[in-house]
Amino acid sequence: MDMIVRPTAELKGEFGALSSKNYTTRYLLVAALAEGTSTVYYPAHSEDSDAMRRCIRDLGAVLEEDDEKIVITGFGKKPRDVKELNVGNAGAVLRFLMAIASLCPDVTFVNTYPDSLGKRPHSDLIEALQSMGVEIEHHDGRLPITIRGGAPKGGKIRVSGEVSSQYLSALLFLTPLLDEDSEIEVLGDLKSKVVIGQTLEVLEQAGIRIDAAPDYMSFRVPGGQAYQAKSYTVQGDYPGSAAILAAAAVTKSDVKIHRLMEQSKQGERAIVDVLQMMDVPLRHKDGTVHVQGNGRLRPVVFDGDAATDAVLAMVAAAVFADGTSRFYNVENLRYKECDRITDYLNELKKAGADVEERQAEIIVHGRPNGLKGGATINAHYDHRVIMALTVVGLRCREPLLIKDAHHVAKSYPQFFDHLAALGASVEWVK
Ligand SMILES: O=C(O)C1=C[C@@H](OP(=O)(O)O)[C@@H](O)[C@H](O)C1
Ligand SMILES: C=C(OP(=O)(O)O)C(=O)O
Repeated sequence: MDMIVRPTAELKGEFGALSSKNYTTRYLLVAALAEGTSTVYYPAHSEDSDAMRRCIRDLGAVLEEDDEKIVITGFGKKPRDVKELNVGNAGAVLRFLMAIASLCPDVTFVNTYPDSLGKRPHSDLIEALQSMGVEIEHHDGRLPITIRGGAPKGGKIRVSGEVSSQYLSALLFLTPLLDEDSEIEVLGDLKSKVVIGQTLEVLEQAGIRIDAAPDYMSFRVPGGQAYQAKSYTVQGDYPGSAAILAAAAVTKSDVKIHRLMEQSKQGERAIVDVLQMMDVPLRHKDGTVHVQGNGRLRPVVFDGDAATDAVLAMVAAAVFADGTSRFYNVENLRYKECDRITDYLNELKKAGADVEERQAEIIVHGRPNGLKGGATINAHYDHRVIMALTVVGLRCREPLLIKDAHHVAKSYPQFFDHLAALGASVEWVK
């Protein structure tokens, strides 16, 4: 399905933020790894969270759902001997479950998105698991991947953090269940470091003890631990909300999003600070972000690694700033659903934006008078490209046609409904 985004001058309204993708995947996982019955309130409903749901069920968890919660009876450290798992296009779900699958004798992760997740690298995690005695068949570090585990060993484990934090998170979920204690050392720079804070927060809530160095570069994990069955409540999602906030920033607006905690460990919370640095009229109080945009934005310089899943939305806002913005330290955007530097900037250029790339940096020469638009956009299977180009389309002179915009459902199926309710001119076409 394709989406036409037409010029929209004003946005107005309010709603509750969607539920966090990262917390949903983590709570579902720790509930599955517990032996009793846990409850996850307000889980996200999206393709990625559905992928985690489907796979933990395949691995032996029992799930019952209603409108507000999922009740999960876990399999503890004994997942069912499943032969095949399908994670869809969900990177974090794949990496977390590759580690857990090493408790199984023989599991194959199939390749259902050859042009997206199928191209993403997993070698750093594969090497770490191999060093723990797990046999792994793979295609140059990519899907399909077969894991032959059973009894992975703890001890000294090294993992690179250069490409993704998800490899380290995966090992942090697995190692408490092993018989031996583990010492995990992170090699190289750790990208998306803030996300490890979310993993540790959830592990602690699940009753797991981990001794983390303050810089998150080394960890001592006692073995022989058990995940406790608990109740969890999923907070609002900053990465998805960032796109709506960016849309409000580039238009004349009066938009409120509720359920966005000031104290969240989500790095993408920085969308609020970045928009404030850009002089966007905005308040954040009692879990509500209120933007009263006037369309005027100042340029910004920002370390994007702190807020990896909100950078594309920030860039979309910077496209209309009155000067040059820089988003640096963002190389790992190249290893996401698409190359979020080269592929994304190519689409922005089609819409008329003036943008430049470096290996680890996005440079945006703002055009405060708007863009010409009138282009057909390739979504590259990437929900965040779709959302960011939609923000840009609101302030183009001619409509944008975003091909295959249904991939927005990877994280935020209600994105276009939420925008339409605010008054955006968006229309699905076959
Ligand atoms: O651990 C997680 O849930 C995630 C970690 C981040 O990935 P990287 O660590 O690869 O940057 C983020 O982009 C992704 O959406 C979710
Ligand atoms: C990169 C993302 O997800 P994942 O790595 O889990 O596929 C994302 O949600 O933007």
